[in-house]
Amino acid sequence: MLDILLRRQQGPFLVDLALVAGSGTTALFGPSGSGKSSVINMVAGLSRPDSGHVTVEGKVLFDSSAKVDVSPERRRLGYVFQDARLFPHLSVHGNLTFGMNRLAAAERRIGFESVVEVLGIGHLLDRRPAKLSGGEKQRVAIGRALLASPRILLMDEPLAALDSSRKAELLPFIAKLSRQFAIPILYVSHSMDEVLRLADTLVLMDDGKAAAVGAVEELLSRTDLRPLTGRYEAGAVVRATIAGHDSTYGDTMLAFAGGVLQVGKTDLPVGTKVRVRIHARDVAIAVDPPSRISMRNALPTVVKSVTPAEDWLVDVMLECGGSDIWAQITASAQASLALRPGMHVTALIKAATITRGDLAEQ
Ligand SMILES: Nc1ncnc2c1ncn2[C@@H]1O[C@H](COP(=O)(O)OP(=O)(O)OP(=O)(O)O)[C@@H](O)[C@H]1O
Repeated sequence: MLDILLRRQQGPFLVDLALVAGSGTTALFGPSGSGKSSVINMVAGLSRPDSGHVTVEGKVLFDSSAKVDVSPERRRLGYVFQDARLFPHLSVHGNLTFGMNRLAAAERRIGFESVVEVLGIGHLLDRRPAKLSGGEKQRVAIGRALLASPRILLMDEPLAALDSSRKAELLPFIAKLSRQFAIPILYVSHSMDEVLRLADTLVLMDDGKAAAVGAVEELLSRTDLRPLTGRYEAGAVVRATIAGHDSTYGDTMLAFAGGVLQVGKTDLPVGTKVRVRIHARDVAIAVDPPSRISMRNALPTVVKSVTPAEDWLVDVMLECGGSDIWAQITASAQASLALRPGMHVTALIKAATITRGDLAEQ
């Protein structure tokens, strides 16, 4: 568990954050300058809060009232930055074991073999960093941090310097870490796609404060938080299970409380529990059930609320077997459909709009 209370005045900028998060990955998400790195630096002990406390898994690392301030090197934290910062003169093996060799044997909680296996870097052990791709370097940097058996892994935009295919390659590795090694992760990002895939707890940062803290599916599905989560990113997140893959066309079927959702092809095995994001901009509404349409998903729903959003948009919340589905329609569409709470309507979703990046394994 992570228990953080931080207050620090940095020139005109005030960081004032209270956060309690369970195990797993906690993501700090927010625009540039909202204070994400300031928080990470205070947890790491690289800058000192004016007041507050930092407790990780029961260990007090900082407490202004009790005058506790553990030095950064004694906090036993793993830190992964945007750039891998590997030691150029050491092989991958040398980099990986660097922190590990400095630990007393009794403090080594994480085994070399398991880290190498999870990160898929067994074939790179003899290479120097100069001969690694950006994604491989980051995997080694993560491995090095893990092998120092940290109390918590701090990851500050670890994918920001990588292109989108390397990001996609690395995401599944990071997604496994927290659970596999039972280490909490504090993850800074301004990519909602990463947050969706990785975070158990989401902290929406705004002007030095936590504007909202909660489960990803809860916060992303809240229309009032859209100024912070972003109009483009807005959408409901529902829990589902991979029910099957179409043997002829390859589409993946997801079973969720509201029925079956057909989505783009994925490689996830049947039975995998996922959360799936359905972008509000990809949901259309039909008052009369349509026939002969290309959209694969036509779900019976009931209108819960209709709320004018900014500009020319209207948010429509639909209830579908206990799950919420959020549709964003134009004001002119609302003018012609006259949707109101209680109406039975069909939610239409193209299978092709839900891809692997919208599914997070649970
Ligand atoms: N040591 C410092 N002294 C004074 N002001 C600082 C210091 N460090 C950061 N700031 C200010 O605090 C604010 C928050 O910066 P911070 O780097 O934490 O934001 P961020 O959300 O991580 O941004 P980005 O996504 O761009 O990295 C900024 O206005 C920054 O100028």
